[in-house]
Order: sequence, then C-alpha cells, then structure tokens
Amino acid sequence: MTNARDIFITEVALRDGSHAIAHQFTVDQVQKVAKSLNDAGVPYIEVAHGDGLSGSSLQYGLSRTNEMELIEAAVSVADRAKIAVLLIPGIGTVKELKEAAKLGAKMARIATHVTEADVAPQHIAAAKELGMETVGFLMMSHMAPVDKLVEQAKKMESYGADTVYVVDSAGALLPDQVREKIRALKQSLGIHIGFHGHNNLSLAMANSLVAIEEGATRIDGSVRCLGAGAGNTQTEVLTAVLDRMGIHTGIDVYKMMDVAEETVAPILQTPQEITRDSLVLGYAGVYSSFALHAKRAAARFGIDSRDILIELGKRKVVGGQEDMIVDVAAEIANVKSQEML
Ligand SMILES: CC[C@H](O)CC(=O)C(=O)O
Ligand SMILES: [Mn+2]
Repeated sequence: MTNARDIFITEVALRDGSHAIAHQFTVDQVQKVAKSLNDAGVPYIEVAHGDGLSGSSLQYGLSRTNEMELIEAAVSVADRAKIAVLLIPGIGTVKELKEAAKLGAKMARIATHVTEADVAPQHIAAAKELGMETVGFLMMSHMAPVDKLVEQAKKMESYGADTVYVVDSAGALLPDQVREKIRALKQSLGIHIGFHGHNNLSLAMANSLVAIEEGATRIDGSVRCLGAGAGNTQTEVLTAVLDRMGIHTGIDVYKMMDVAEETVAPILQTPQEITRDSLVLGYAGVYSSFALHAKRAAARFGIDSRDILIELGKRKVVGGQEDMIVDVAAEIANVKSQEML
C-alpha cells in the first residue's frame, strides 16, 4: 500500500446534512466538524446550504447562518482538507461562486438534473478561472437511461469538469444499475468518475462499493449519515470498510469514528435512520431533500406523507419543484375530503 489515496472521499454532512437539520447549522458546529474531519484526513469537505450556494429561501428553507460565514469558518480550520461548495445554476450564480472562492473554497460542484447538463458550462468555466477543481454533479441519475447519462456526462467533460458524478439523489438506484452506469461512464470518459449515494433503500454502501469496483475514484459520504433522507453512505463506515479492503483513503479510521461519535452525534436531535418516509423516497424515486417538506405538508393537510411522496414520484418531479409538494398535498387532501362526503 502506498501513501497516495486510491479513493478520494468528499464529506457532505455540512451541505447535504443541512437538509436533515432544516438548514440550522451554526458557525461553531461547522467549525468543530470541519476541524475534526480535516484532522482525520478527509480530503474534501463540502459546506453550503443543502440546495447549494444561495439556496436559503422560503422555497428551499431559510438558513440560520449565512453560508458564506460557514464556508469561512470551515476554511479557517482546514489546513489539509479542501473546502468544496455545491452550486445549482439558477439557484446560485457566478457571483456567489466568486465569493466562496475568495473565502478559500477550492472545489466547485456544479449540480444539474441528469438531463440538463447544458446549464452548467458557464459555472464550470467560471470555477476553472477561479482556480477551483470542478465537478459535474448529475442529480437524479436514476431517471436517465445509460446512453442519456453518458451523453450528459460527456457534456460536463467538454465544459471542463475534472470529475463527473453519478448522483443517486433519491437513493433509488440498485447495485446493478450503478454498475452499468459507472461502467459506461468509465468506458466513455477520460475524467474522474464519482458516486454520491443516499441510503433510503439501505444500499448506499453496496452501491458505493460497486461504483469503486467499476472504476469510480471519487465517493461521497456523510458522517453519521447526516444527509437528506436516510443520509448518504456513512463516511466512518466507508472508511473502515475500504481500509479492510486494502483501499487507501488517507483517512484515519479511529479519528473518523471519533468525529462521528463525539462531534456529529451531539448535533443530531434524533439519529439518522431509515424511517418509513426515507424508505418511500427510495422506493418512489423522489429527491431525498423533499422529505422534510413532505412531512410538513402532510401535517398541514392531515394526510399521510407517503401518499405525497408516491404521487411526486409518479409525476417525476425534479429538484427545484419543491412548490409541487404543497400542490400535491392539497390535491390529495381534497380528493380524500370528497370521498368522505
Ligand atoms: C437539492 C440539491 C441536492 O441535495 C444535491 C444532492 O446532494 C443530491 O441530489 O443528492
Ligand atoms: Mn445528496
């Protein structure tokens, strides 16, 4: 085994986990988590609102703390790790990207729906000009057949992305589907391939390992599963499993366990687990970040949140269409009240 990393893990709890705690991170929390991740040897730590730069809004959920303050706090303690930011074109703009870069963010992950890579070139180019490492992040990858995914990934490559990710936003992909997607990308592209899983069907670890088997070298994880829905591939577990497999991540297994137990667990009001809502996200193929919104809409209209999520899955709703959650809930409540007459 050499000292070089075989697999580069990006820790996403301080961005994807923002969904799970309704965007309530404080500077103190981010600083403590980022420092302990940095000290454990995690190479990339993503920090932003759950919906990426500029996501704080009534539609997506208001942040307790300005994300630029959070990024600055993370940068101030990361002397080894690079701080990454996520940007969904249209929610975030080049202006916020420049601000984040000025504060010291070194990686930009430009996220689009899996069929919409075309909206990314401007932001990828801007990130490159700012000297940032760039990632094309193809969300809701379960919604595209392999040839479509390859077409879109090639676009990301042509725009200058250093890496392209298969993003299982809904936690809906099965291992064989991950296998064929990553295999096809590996055969067709000359850049790094990454995988971002959600654990709604309890497959995030299996899917991450399959992705690695097929040649992915960039894998996302969230410590203590602090991510949307049931969370992501659990970073401390992934680190231990890869170590057992002789795959070098550069992360200290004991220190990573300590981050989970001592720094992140106390932040969670309830442990991240596969609840019936997160299970339905994976089962119906719905965005993991929709879970909290659906729960609130269900309470407001006195209906079962699973009915909302199943209907959203049928309608193939994509990220950015959060307003549909309340529409669907109102429709279901209306139908139910008609039935009771
Ligand atoms: C809404 C952005 C989303 O949370 C990005 C992501 O992590 C995913 O699609 O899984
Ligand atoms: Mn995610």
